[in-house]
Amino acid sequence: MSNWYEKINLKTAHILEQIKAHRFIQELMAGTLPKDIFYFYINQDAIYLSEYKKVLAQIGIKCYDENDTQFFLNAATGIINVENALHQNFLNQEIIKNEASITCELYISYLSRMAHTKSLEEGLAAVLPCFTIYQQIGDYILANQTNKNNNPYQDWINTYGGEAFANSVKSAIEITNKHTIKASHESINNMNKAFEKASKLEWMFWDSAYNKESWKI
Ligand SMILES: Cc1ncc(C[n+]2csc(CCO)c2C)c(N)n1
Repeated sequence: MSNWYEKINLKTAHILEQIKAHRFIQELMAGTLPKDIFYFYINQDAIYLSEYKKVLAQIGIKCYDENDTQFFLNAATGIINVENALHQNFLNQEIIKNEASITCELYISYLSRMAHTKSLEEGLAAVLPCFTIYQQIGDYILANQTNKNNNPYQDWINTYGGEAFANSVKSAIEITNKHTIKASHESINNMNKAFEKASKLEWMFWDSAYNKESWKI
């Protein structure tokens, strides 16, 4: 019998396929993604990460098992190191924007609402695609790229394609699966919806970067 994650991963496979096929990912893999688009993405991602770490900390606080709390608080503080590395990179890059794009705002607001106003199970399901999709995209690129020695985005690719990251994703999946064992049918339904919505928001995040999304007014 398959577990909750296996089922929802299968049910949302079409979203992952569309992310893999997206021009952002295809061009990132080929190394041809325009630099301005990549920097737009990194800039928005820095804004996303600064909020996402607070969301993970909130999920950690809500956990009953102290190992689960430790996992999410570690993941949250781990993001601070990533953020600092991103900012180092930015110091000699063009202008840094402090304003979240529409999609970035939508995604972080959604996750924050899920973590603060919904059950722990729903919160876990909402934050999980951030882990699983990046791992699947990292692995997909590593398995299909032919330019590992001269791709300008290789550092980014290696961050999410490696084994260390895979272990962290495995723990996030196990913790979430564990919380589905005693969950009601309604709660599972809500978890499915949250996972699916966050997966769609992951697609939208790449797409909004590719189009350098701007506020309409
Ligand atoms: C929009 C967006 N979604 C997911 C990630 C990947 N990610 C960010 S924090 C974290 C967990 C701790 O490593 C993971 C997997 C990203 N960078 N940007």
